[in-house]
Amino acid sequence: MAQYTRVSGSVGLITLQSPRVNALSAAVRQGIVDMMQRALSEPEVKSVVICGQNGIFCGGADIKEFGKNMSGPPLIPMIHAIEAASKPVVAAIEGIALGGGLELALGCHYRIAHAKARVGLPEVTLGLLPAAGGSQRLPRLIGVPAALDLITTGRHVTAAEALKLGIVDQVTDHNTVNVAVKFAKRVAGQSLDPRRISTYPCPCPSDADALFEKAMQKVRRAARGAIAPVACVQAVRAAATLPYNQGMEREKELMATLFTSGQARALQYFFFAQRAVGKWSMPSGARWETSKPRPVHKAAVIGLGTMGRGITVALAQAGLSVVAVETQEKQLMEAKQAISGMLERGAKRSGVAPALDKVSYSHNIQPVADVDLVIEAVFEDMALKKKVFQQLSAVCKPGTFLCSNTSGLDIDHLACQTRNPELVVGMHFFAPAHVMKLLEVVYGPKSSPHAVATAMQLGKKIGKVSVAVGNCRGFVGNRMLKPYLEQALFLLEEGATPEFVDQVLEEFGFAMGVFRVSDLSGLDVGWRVRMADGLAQPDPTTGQPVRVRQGRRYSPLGDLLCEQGRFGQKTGRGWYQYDKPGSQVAKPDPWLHSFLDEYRTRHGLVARRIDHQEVLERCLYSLINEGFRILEDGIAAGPEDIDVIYVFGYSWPRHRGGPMFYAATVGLNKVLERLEHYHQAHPDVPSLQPCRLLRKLVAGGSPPIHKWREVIKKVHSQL
Ligand SMILES: CCCCCCCCCCCCC[C@H](O)CC(=O)SCCNC(=O)CCNC(=O)[C@H](O)C(C)(C)COP(=O)(O)OP(=O)(O)OC[C@H]1O[C@@H](n2cnc3c(N)ncnc32)[C@H](O)[C@@H]1OP(=O)(O)O
Repeated sequence: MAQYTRVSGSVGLITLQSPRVNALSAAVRQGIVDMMQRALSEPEVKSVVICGQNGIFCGGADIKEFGKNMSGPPLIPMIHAIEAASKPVVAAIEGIALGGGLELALGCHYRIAHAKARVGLPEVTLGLLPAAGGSQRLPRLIGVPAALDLITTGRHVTAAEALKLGIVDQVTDHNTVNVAVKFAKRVAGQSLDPRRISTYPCPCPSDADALFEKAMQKVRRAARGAIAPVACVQAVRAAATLPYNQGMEREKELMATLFTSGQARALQYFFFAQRAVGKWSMPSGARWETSKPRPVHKAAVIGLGTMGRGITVALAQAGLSVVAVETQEKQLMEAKQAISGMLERGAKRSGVAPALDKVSYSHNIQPVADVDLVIEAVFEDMALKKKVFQQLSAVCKPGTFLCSNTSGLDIDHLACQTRNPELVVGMHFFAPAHVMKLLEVVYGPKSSPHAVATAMQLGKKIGKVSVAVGNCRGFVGNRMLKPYLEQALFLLEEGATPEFVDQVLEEFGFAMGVFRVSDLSGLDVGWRVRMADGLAQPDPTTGQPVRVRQGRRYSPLGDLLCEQGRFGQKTGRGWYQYDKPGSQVAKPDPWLHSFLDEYRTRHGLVARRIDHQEVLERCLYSLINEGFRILEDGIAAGPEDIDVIYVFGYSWPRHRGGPMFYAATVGLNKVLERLEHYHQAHPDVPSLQPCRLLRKLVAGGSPPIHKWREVIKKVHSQL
């Protein structure tokens, strides 16, 4: 909807009204068309201002309308009519002008922005391009290089940067609508020809071909198979090389391809999935709307290894006071230096003062007595963590939340060490903790909804995408990773090489294949866990590593590499070889290939040709199957939680929506059929056995992903 009022005698004020971000729904577009007609037909009205209600100009096209039958006036002619209007139209930009919202503003003759406003063309993040003239007007207004940057990255710019780039004409600290109304009165009657951006020639540098070539290479490298960034470069190229009308034709053509693509569907699903995870629920029925978070002003971090340092930085950068505790004096000094360096570099990048004074350091636990929340980040060892929790419970003031940064240990065991187990939750950060967006907030059977709400709110405050998950070995992310890693090792046993498996996964869109990631994070990490679990020891009777553990197929390949001191990048050898320890350039290693040959011979395995399809299906479908088990067990509330965890924490390609969305895209019946096929071939691998929920969904006709929660609810109620 849009509201019309006449203000200051001669200005027609059109206010977009569509909570929460004034998206350009059919009703809003109809409102704009009608109100523009009214303003143009009223002789008293000499100029027009367009603004949005509640301090938000416009969040762009209404994404919820995509994929449905679109009704109402189309956007492009609406914006053309505004640009062609005989009276000046001023956009009063408060809050945001994004996507179609900025395109609407670019159709106006003038743009006034509030100092706190942000503008941008983020369509690329939804698998689209700015297709209401944005790809043609923006380069004409600010030049090709700047437009390429904004359109291919989708980044939002501040009002100050927008002014510098020439996107807006004026920035104000005052009431933007009042300033725009005064401005509109002043320009009434002036010629509008120089203000119609579509008539501008596109300022194009002399080396345009080289510029576009470079831009194309850059987006292809970064896009990992995403098609929208490539189309964005093509659209801007059209602006630079074609007259406006032909450029618009090209924009439309490119958009038609993107609009119906699977990638656009995946990215738009993911947009809403990110918002859905904030609306968390627990099996007990506790929910985000009814669970009040408690304020956290002061926090403590216990243990200043890599994770503890990153967490301290993340907290301090968000403005919290942090007590950073490390009992080893030398480690404390090193951590202090490292944390200060990280804070200084971060501050330099964002142009603010470093939050050095937010952190106080201590080599004993006493100063945590008055904090509101503690994050324990000591070594991943249950006995050590238990001890820390006992100490914390004795020292902290009543009501302090006690959180563990564990990547998979049982939260309940830690909660049992404390006087108030309801105040204990897991906060699983991902390394580097001050950079990675994901946070798994893990609730145990005793965690209170307040504790979950507080950890979720803290996550948001420090800029994380937080997902509430239940307590189980590995939580959601690492639990699903286990069958994926296992399949990758089995594939090596059966004839594949690490570089082939990685190539297939990287072509799928992962930033790095499983073996490269393993080399990067260190093979010894998993080895230590397997040793603690009694898996990595050789068979005591023969001294040979066995390929069966606890009655299931097991691959000792990773253990054997660790026994050779091949821990990955840090030792210069792992699944690949490196020029020197710490180097990041992975090269295939002939030693490893001979090692695999010998291993196969020793175990009577005959190498066979393994194709792309088998690598993808076995690695991904076993991971997806575990995802369905997680849903069945109630560890994640819905498929969105899993997908958000995988995209933000495990570099699952966003344009494929996440593993559960991918399963829906492939077709649940196909996933089921292939799992059955592989399980028949490998009956000693339980993770390939299709789980009950997957079978149930297929039996129910494979409902669309947004209906899965209903099926899950039914499964839970039958238990
Ligand atoms: C053969 C076929 C040929 C087809 C050719 C078809 C041509 C069609 C012509 C199309 C013309 C293209 C027009 C244009 O170029 C395309 C676009 O504009 S795409 C949209 C671009 N905009 C965005 O990407 C902005 C998305 N939103 C955000 O980034 C953020 O929401 C925000 C605006 C920065 C605000 O952030 P927050 O304050 O944190 O709030 P939330 O994110 O939680 O959002 C609040 C609430 O609003 C919902 N919402 C936000 N944006 C939109 C939107 N654009 N449409 C619909 N809904 C939106 C969000 O989901 C939240 O909802 P809630 O969870 O509370 O229900």
